[in-house]
Amino acid sequence: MLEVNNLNVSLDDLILAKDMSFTLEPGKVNVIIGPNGTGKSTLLKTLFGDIKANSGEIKFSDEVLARKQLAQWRKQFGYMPQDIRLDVELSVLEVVLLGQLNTLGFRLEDHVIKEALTALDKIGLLHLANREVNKLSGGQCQMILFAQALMRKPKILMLDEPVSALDLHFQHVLLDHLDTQTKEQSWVTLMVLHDLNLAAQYADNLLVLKDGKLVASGHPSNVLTPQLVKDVYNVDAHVTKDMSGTPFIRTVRSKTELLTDNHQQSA
Ligand SMILES: Nc1ncnc2c1ncn2[C@@H]1O[C@H](COP(=O)(O)OP(=O)(O)OP(=O)(O)O)[C@@H](O)[C@H]1O
Repeated sequence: MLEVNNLNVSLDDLILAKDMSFTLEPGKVNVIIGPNGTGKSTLLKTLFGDIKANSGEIKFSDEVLARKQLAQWRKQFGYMPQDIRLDVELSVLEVVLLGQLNTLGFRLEDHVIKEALTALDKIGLLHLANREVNKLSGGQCQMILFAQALMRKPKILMLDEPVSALDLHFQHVLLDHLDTQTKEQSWVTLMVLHDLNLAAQYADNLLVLKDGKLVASGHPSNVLTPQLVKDVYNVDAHVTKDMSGTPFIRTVRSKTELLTDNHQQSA
């Protein structure tokens, strides 16, 4: 279990985490949502030990994040950052293999290469194995970084907007795979998403951030209400539920709808 107690983080004059407390259980997909600039990436970086908290405690399996054992702490993580540029002269296979950098020896064992190829196969990108990564599209780079994060076999997997460059098909390939692996391997998974409907479909637990504060958390069917969408994003929305109880959020373009209505009336 990853536990955060009374976390406070500020950078320059900005308060990016204010007395934040939550726990993340293994085998659950946790999704952070919230407006731009509200501190989502900062929270991930703080959990990873990249940004130092002003106060508070971060614990995993009773071990507390301490600056002096940072390298050990980070070994437990797979971290897929927001920046997906891969400007290196390496093949796709080599980049995926880098996910196991901690364990790779001078000679590559056959089973490690096979594992990397299987990881690519599972996400439908085996045909790219020998391509140079600096010649790939943005979406292809994002999928390759995902395969790399999986190769680490993390205890805690953090993904910062992992589907931002993906088409509809690959959004679901990535998120379905992530969901299955999280449950099978009992990972603590924490990812940032902007798409509320994807968050509703895939989150076991939602964390809603606004202005550095955790303003709501829990199962999407309890958390995602029109009032929350209005309070957090200042956008009007209708929320319905499908047969399985998963919320569906339809935002309202009030000005556009008004203009269309007026146009129809005067036509
Ligand atoms: N190292 C830093 N020093 C100072 N300010 C920073 C630093 N890193 C981020 N910030 C600022 O902190 C705020 C929150 O940034 P962060 O990247 O955490 O937001 P976010 O919620 O992930 O946003 P987005 O949805 O746009 O990706 C922003 O105003 C950003 O400019």
